Amino acid sequence: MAQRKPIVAGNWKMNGSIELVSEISTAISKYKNEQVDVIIFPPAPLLCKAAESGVNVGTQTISEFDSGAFTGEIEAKLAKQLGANYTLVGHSERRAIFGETSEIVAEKFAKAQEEGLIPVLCVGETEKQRELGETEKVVAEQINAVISKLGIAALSNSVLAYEPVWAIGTGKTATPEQAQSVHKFIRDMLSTQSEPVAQALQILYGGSVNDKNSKSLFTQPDIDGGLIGGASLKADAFVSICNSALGNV
Ligand SMILES: O=C(CO)COP(=O)(O)O
Repeated sequence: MAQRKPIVAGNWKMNGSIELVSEISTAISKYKNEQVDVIIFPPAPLLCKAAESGVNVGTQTISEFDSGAFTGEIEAKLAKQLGANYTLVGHSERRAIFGETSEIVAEKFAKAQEEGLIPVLCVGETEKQRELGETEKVVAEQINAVISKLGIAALSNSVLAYEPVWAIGTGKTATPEQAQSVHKFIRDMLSTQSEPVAQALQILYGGSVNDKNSKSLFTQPDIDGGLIGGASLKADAFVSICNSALGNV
């Protein structure tokens, strides 16, 4: 099996403060040369501050457009200049609250890569879709929107995050077996198009990951780390999650 470096990423959503940037950046500075990539996705107004404090940063979304009359939007090129290395695209909150379709998400994915940002493509089913047995169909559609626009090779310079919507912010984590089954489905699906791309792709799990359940999730063969919401706002819990990706806990 391919060796994939684990990633632990903190999506702060619309939370955090200048003080939290200092606290978290100090807490995670020790991972610089470790076998885990730790990334913070702070709200856009804190991007500069976080980049200056030396952490690996990304934006939570970017515009699919170049600069222009798009009030409130985040330009990929500018985010890159300010120190971002990554951007989330297609987070379920963006899809559900801000009406981002899979086609728009694919455009954002393309724009990110064009400007040198690594897109972290978020996919996942709602509770209703899971009940209807549509999990794999939904996840495949969300991923295929990117592949049909850009080709399978585009995924070789990206990260995927499987985040079941019903597990986000609910405390209802997918079991390691449930998560592994979807991650394996994704990898198998991609390997029919390119085995090297499928084997190299880091697939993160997100949805109520905390310092108690992270280890059992991260030790699954197709789970390459996590995208953490609430627990990434607490330095102790986040450090402990990073350690579990290293196998230190
Ligand atoms: O949406 C998430 C990360 O992008 C997950 O959020 P929680 O960890 O708070 O469930």
